[in-house]
Amino acid sequence: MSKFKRILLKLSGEALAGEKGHGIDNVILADMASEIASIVKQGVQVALVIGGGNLVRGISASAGGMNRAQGDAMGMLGTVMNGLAMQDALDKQGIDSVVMSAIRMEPVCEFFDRRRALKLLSAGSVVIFSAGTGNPFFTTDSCAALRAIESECDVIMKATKVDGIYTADPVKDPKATRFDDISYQEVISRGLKVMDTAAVALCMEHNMPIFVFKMVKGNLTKAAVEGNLGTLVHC
Ligand SMILES: Nc1ncnc2c1ncn2[C@@H]1O[C@H](COP(=O)(O)OP(=O)(O)O)[C@@H](O)[C@H]1O
Ligand SMILES: O=c1ccn([C@@H]2O[C@H](COP(=O)(O)OP(=O)(O)O)[C@@H](O)[C@H]2O)c(=O)[nH]1
Repeated sequence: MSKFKRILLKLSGEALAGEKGHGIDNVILADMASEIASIVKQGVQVALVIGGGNLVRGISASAGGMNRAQGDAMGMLGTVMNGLAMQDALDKQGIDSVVMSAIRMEPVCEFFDRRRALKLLSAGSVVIFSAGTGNPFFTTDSCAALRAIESECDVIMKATKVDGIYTADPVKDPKATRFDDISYQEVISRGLKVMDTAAVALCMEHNMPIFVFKMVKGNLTKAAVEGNLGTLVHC
């Protein structure tokens, strides 16, 4: 019996790129889809938000001289491409999934519909929420917070490159120490950068717990089924 009934899994776009650092690595994609399939088969309902950092980041595009909102629109479209790639990989695992986009683009995928998403999740389909919030100047972490609350998930699982939240960025500060759990308020007041402040604030307001853990083989099952991995952010 899994600890959670319904989770929102947030995967970073960069994680899909693997060693190449850009684009989509098909082996990694298949591995992730197989892990998702495994937790679905254990009865966990899965909502999925995938970032787009492997394709376009609005902030990087604007650093290169592009209008930020224009770059963000491209970033959001990148998340749809990642969502479609994941849907294909889930098809190969025999797992039913639906891609919803916050920006209309039928027939490529469905337009976001909260009530339909709830029905699909209850029926055991994976629902992939793409195109972020549909607005520039937001991130897919904010999309994850928003969709987790709307689709009545028990928890957000943020799978990332580090194995939890530290006192400072562990990639830059080797002396940083890891929290087993931490309050939303402390993440915000200490300015810990593992998830953006808007997303943490929204989760705080709606009491949506967040697990931050490292995306390596086996960890998703540990996080989603056993619920004891990485750092837990709660009230
Ligand atoms: N206090 C911190 N604890 C953990 N990670 C941190 C912290 N501050 C910054 N980071 C960095 O945040 C990154 C994860 O955030 P983000 O770039 O949003 O990830 P993703 O691209 O996986 O969504 C980690 O790879 C880590 O290097
Ligand atoms: O609601 C949103 C979500 C995403 N984005 C754009 O999409 C890009 C990819 O998302 P993100 O950086 O969150 O991806 P990740 O870091 O998780 O791969 C961002 O840089 C933004 O340009 C946006 O404009 N609005």
